[in-house]
Amino acid sequence: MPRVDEFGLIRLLTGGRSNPARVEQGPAGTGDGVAVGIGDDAAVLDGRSGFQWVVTCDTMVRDIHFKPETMTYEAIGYKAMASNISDLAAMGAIPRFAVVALSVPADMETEALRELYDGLYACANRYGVAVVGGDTTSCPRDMTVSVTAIGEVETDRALLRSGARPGDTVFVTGPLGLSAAGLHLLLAAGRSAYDLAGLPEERQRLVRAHQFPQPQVEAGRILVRSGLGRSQNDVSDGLASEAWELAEASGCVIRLEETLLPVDSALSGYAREAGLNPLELMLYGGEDYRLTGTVRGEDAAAVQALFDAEGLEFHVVGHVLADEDSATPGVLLKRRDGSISPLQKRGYNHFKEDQSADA
Ligand SMILES: Nc1ncnc2c1ncn2[C@@H]1O[C@H](COP(=O)(O)OP(=O)(O)O)[C@@H](O)[C@H]1O
Ligand SMILES: Cc1ncc(C[n+]2csc(CCOP(=O)(O)OP(=O)(O)O)c2C)c(N)n1
Ligand SMILES: [Mg+2]
Ligand SMILES: [Mg+2]
Ligand SMILES: [Mg+2]
Repeated sequence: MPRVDEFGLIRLLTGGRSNPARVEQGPAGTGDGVAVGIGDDAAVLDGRSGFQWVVTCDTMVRDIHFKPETMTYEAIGYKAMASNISDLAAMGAIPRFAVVALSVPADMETEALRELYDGLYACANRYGVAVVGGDTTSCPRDMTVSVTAIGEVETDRALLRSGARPGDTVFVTGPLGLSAAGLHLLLAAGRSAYDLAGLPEERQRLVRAHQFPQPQVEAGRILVRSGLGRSQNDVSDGLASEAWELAEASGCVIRLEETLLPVDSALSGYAREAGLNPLELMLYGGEDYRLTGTVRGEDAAAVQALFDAEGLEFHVVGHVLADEDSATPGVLLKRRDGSISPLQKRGYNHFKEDQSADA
């Protein structure tokens, strides 16, 4: 039971926080853009001329997005913020502000909520996001946390799902499948999310990928600033699902190549031991919060150099087929043996029965 009332709880969770450090300062005098923050009926935010707002919302629900054995409270808070920042990164936006809606059962400990907020603010501060408000309610059973994030992007420069064209190169900004493997490890081993010290480093990396994903804001900004990004999506439901969204929004056919997918040694090691198919985890696992998208084929080397210069990952994983091969939008996979087959439109889907990555 929270031992303070609603208003006490809000003060407890948000008071005394140092937040945020801006990532990219605007023109002289824009400050952090918060004219009115927490404490009034709504926040008042300054807009910058030459920019458009980018707004997104994602929710986390017990047993769907986390279980006590898979996530600490700190991790739940961190990931709730990170999944939203990832959607801003997918648009090529600069994250700026967030509001947080929390519904808490009466028997939930205040200390757990404080840990959740520690994680939430840790992620917000890391990406320069000011938490400017929210809402707090009681609820009959399981806690939910919902974040609405606001970013900004130079006018008409947002990276859309619909911008892929024939001849484009398809990229991902890092290895995939680690989060799904981390989830499998936590569920299968019955390993408590609170007791990881004994795990080998590679296993800890899988668990960290699941609990503390790192949204790829800098990657999105490189693609906007250079003007070389053509289309983009973030990988929340799995690469196959996100590639399908790009293909359908753009009206094109994407061909991914198995041998080009970046494979992390922690993933292949765990998959081997646990009897899982690493390709299934990479394509259908989800919650990677890496970016996938396209650039013009002739720009791929230049983009690679820009990413290399920043020490960021950029992996070519396929291309968009020529117009004459694109009657119906879709995604193909060229397998290791050279065969090419349609890739199932499968991934995490809230209202479908079978969600297992290794099905
Ligand atoms: N309840 C809702 N009301 C209005 N729009 C929604 C709702 N749920 C999702 N959307 C919109 O549908 C689109 C797809 O949502 P989603 O698949 O959750 O995207 P993502 O995977 O990037 O989070 C987004 O534009 C999102 O804003
Ligand atoms: C206990 C547990 N079971 C399964 C999963 C896997 N999982 C839950 S939601 C999800 C997809 C991403 O969440 P969603 O709400 O669809 O985010 P969005 O696509 O809107 O960003 C995945 C892979 C998990 N994280 N925890
Ligand atoms: Mg969503
Ligand atoms: Mg998204
Ligand atoms: Mg989803």
